Amino acid sequence: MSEFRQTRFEAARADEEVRVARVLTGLSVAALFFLAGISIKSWFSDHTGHALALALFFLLVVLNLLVFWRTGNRGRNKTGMLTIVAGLFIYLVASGGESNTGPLWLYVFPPLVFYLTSLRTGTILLLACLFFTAVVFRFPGLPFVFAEYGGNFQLRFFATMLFSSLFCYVLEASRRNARNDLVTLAASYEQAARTDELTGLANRRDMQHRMDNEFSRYQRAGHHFSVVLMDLDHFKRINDDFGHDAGDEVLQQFAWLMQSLCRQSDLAARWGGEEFLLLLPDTSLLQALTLAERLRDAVEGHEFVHDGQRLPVTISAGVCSISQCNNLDELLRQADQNLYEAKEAGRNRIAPRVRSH
Ligand SMILES: Nc1nc2c(ncn2[C@@H]2O[C@H](COP(=O)(O)OP(=O)(O)OP(=O)(O)O)[C@@H](O)[C@H]2O)c(=O)[nH]1
Repeated sequence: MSEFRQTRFEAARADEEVRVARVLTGLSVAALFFLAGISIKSWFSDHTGHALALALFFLLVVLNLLVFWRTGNRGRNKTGMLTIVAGLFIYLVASGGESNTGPLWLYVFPPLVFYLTSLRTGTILLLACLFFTAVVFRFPGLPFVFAEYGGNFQLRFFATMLFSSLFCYVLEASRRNARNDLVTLAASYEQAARTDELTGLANRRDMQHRMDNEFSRYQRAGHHFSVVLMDLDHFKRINDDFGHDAGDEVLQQFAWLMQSLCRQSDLAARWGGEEFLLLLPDTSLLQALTLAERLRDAVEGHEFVHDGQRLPVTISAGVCSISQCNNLDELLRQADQNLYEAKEAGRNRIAPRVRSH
C-alpha cells in the first residue's frame, strides 16, 4: 500500500472512531431511558430485585458516560459500554428478567458488538455470550441461575440467534469492505487530482497548496524557504526536431533527475508545460542556488536519449528566497523575473548570479 493510501486509511479509521463514539453516546443515552423506564415499571410491579438490578446498570452507564466526558478516552468508553451490556445480558439470561423474556434482549448484542469491535473480537464475544446462555439453559440448577426455559424456547432462541448473528456478521463485513473500497477509490482520485500524469510529480494545484502551508510556517515560526523555477531551454525545438514523444520522454527523465537530486522534504512540481518548480523548505537563497546549479550541471551532463538519438537538453532557472519577499505572489514573480534574466543572458544558467556562487 502506498504511503499516501496508508495515510488516507488512517484518516478514515480516525473518522470512523469519532463517528462510533458519537453513536455510542447516543446509544448510551437511549439505554438510560430504557433502563430507567423498565426499572420503574418493575418497581411498581413489585419486582423489586429486578428494578434494583436495572437501576445498578443505569448507574454504571451514567458512570461510563461521565468518565468518557471527563477523559475523552474513546477506547475505554467502548470497552466500558460493551462490558456493561455483556453484564446486563448475562444478568437477564440468568434471571429471566420479567416473565422469562430476558434472553430476548440478546438480539441487540450481535449488531452492537460487530459495530463497536472488530469482526474477530465480535465473534469471540458473541460466542462467549451464547456459550453462557447454553450453560444457563442446560443447567438451571446452578446457584446463579434463577430462570428455567422450555425446550422449545431454547431451540428457537438458539436457531434465531445464530441466524441473526450470521446475518449481522455478513452485513458488517460487507459494510467494512465497501468502506475500504470507497477509501481506496477516494485516495486514488485525490492522488490523481494532485499529480501530473506525465511526470508523476506534484501538479500546480498541489504545489500551490504546499507553498501556502510553507508560507504559514514561515510567518508562524520564521522557517525560511526558497523556490527554484526551471524551464527547459528551446524545448520547442526538441518537439519539432525529434517529435512529441521525444519531448515527453525528456520531461519524464528530467523529472526523475530532479527528484534524485532533491531532499525528501523538498517538493518538485510540474508548474506548466516545460516549466518546473522546486519548493525547498528550510533552505537559504545560497543553498537553493547551489542546488539549482547542481541540477543544471546534472542536466547538462545527462544523456537524454530517444530512439537511439541523443537529445540536446539544458535548463535555465530563477531562484528566490522568501526572505527577499513579502508574500508568495512576490516570491513567484521574482523567481520568474530571475528565470527570464537567465534566459536573456544566454540560457543554460541560473539567476541571480552571486559572487560566491
Ligand atoms: N512533448 C511535450 N511538449 C510540451 C508539453 N507541454 C508543453 N510542451 C511544449 O513546450 C514548448 C514550449 O515552447 P516555448 O514556450 O516556445 O519555449 P522553448 O522552446 O522552451 O524556448 P525557451 O523557453 O525560450 O528556451 C511548446 O512547443 C509546447 O508545445 C508536453 O507535455 N509534452
